[in-house]
Amino acid sequence: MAEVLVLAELNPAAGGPRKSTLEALTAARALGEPAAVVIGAPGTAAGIKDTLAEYGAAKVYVAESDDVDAYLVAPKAEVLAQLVAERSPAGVVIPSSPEGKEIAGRLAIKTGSGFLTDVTEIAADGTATQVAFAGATIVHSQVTVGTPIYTLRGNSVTPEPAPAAGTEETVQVAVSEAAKQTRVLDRVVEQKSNRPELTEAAIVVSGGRGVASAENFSVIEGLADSLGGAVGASRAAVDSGFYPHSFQVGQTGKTVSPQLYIAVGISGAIQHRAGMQTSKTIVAVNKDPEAPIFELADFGVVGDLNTVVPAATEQISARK
Ligand SMILES: Cc1cc2nc3c(=O)[nH]c(=O)nc-3n(C[C@H](O)[C@H](O)[C@H](O)COP(=O)(O)OP(=O)(O)OC[C@H]3O[C@@H](n4cnc5c(N)ncnc54)[C@H](O)[C@@H]3O)c2cc1C
Repeated sequence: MAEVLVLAELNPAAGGPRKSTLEALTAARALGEPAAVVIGAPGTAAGIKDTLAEYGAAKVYVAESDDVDAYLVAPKAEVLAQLVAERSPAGVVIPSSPEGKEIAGRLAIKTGSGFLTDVTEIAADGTATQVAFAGATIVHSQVTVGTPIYTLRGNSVTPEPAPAAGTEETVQVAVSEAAKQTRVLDRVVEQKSNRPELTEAAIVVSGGRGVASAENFSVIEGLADSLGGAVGASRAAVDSGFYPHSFQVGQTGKTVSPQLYIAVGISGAIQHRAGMQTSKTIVAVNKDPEAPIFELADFGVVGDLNTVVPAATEQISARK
């Protein structure tokens, strides 16, 4: 069976592969036999190899060197290009993070290949599914030149274990001078709450302009915490200073696709929908029965969020 390279993304805080990597290994299985590629400082692969094998990596290519760790993005694209030339894989699957998309773009140039971003599914014949135009159109595309390169949108595939050999193979890393133009000077681990990461969370509770103030976002946080979910916000809410911009969901914010998305005091503008409409179940709380979000919602509550949300939080907490 043809090999499919899957770039592993690491979670330094948790010391393992990101969920996005397990999703990419799962999606890659449709195309061929996944081979994970770990690129990082010496010692990176040791702690994650077993998990990669558990999720289907027949092989684990280990490209460890201080050089790949010391320079931004370009060395990773070089290592992948080297592997593509040596192994002629059926495809390359990379998580759709900002870094992943940049690596994919560089890899496409280096290998003269076509690439498809933010795909939600890959079929056995290489056809990829993408959601375009703020979610209004589903596109099916195939790469016709070179080795197909895909970046996989987070949460579009459920990671499924499929134990494989995970045979380790060392890759000799020779980073060119051209790839050493942006040196990493420092890494600062972002202080995070105990809540799950927004794009990876199974439950997201988002607040909009209807929340009315930064202080009142505690109502949203309370519901999210009672459900073990992440907090999101509409652009109107972040532009009003109610919540930080990094939590914005939508066309110009983050794309989420959780099992459950609760939109509170959010009208449901097309640009907001673009970032959440592939959520499996959508619940809306809005005092306006005509709010467009209700067209999308599986379950809607018409009412004042200041009454509905604390009551829901109380009931959920009582039942835990
Ligand atoms: C190029 C471009 C990109 C954009 N990108 C994004 C994006 O990434 N994400 C995004 O979200 N938006 C984006 N927008 C903005 C988008 O068009 C909307 O303006 C925005 O989503 C509205 O946010 P909102 O629903 O919170 O506010 P509003 O549209 O003002 O809706 C507030 C809702 O709260 C309800 N409400 C008020 N008080 C209460 C209460 N007490 N209880 C219950 N309900 C209440 C109201 O009935 C109303 O439906 C973008 C716009 C443009 C032009």
